[in-house]
Amino acid sequence: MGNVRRVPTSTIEPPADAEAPRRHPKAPGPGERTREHHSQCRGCADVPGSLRIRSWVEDDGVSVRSRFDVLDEHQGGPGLLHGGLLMTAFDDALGTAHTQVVRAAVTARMETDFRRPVPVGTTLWLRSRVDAVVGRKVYTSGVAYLGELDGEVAGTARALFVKVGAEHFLKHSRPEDLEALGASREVIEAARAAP
Ligand SMILES: CCCCCCCC/C=C\CCCCCCCC(=O)SCCNC(=O)CCNC(=O)[C@H](O)C(C)(C)COP(=O)(O)OP(=O)(O)OC[C@H]1O[C@@H](n2cnc3c(N)ncnc32)[C@H](O)[C@@H]1OP(=O)(O)O
Repeated sequence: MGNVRRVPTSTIEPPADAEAPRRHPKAPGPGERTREHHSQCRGCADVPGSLRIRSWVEDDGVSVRSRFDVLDEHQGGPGLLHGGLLMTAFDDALGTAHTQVVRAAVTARMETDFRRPVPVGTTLWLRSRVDAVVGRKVYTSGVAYLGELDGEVAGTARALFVKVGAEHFLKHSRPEDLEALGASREVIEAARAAP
């Protein structure tokens, strides 16, 4: 391990004096289904390989509840959910909660506690919320329950998302995916030429 450089990590504890988050005026309202991140998202879009997570807005307009049906294709250990896919579920659900408050943000850091094994055939219910927004930083947390909302806790997670603009995707996404979203070659090339 001698040649592995240690990368410093920083805290994702939200500051105690941060203001309570407010629902973005264009976000769906209480009880409504949330929008998928985009049409090819493997967390929430209805495409092959997706976890097909579905989310609804809670009464406070900011938190979301999400449903994830654990299938054979999600196994890690025999008949049990793969831990990385529980993290994917949290990333998607927490990343849906943040869309209630801010336009676009990407996961910078996530921590997950795995409390109980999750058998294939289980429906996992997740509750996710934005705890605070400070500048570009969006602090989120969530809980995954076995079988029913507020049932036995399968895992918990916290994540820091960082707000980004369209240029994040114009710079980093594949050009063909951006063109499918309506961006022109010129706009993509200009974003990539910018410092
Ligand atoms: C035609 C246009 C089309 C547009 C279409 C749009 C469609 C949009 C649809 C949907 C979008 C959402 C999809 C969600 C899907 C589920 C979530 C995912 O899977 S996201 C993918 C995984 N995540 C990444 O790929 C991020 C990779 N990382 C980065 O790109 C950068 O590192 C980034 C943006 C996170 C930060 O980089 P910086 O250069 O912009 O900013 P810096 O200054 O480094 O950080 C800002 C603040 O955050 C803290 N920070 C950053 N990383 C941190 C970390 N790991 N831990 C703690 N703090 C961190 C820093 O310390 C700084 O804090 P201080 O302002 O100084 O207080």
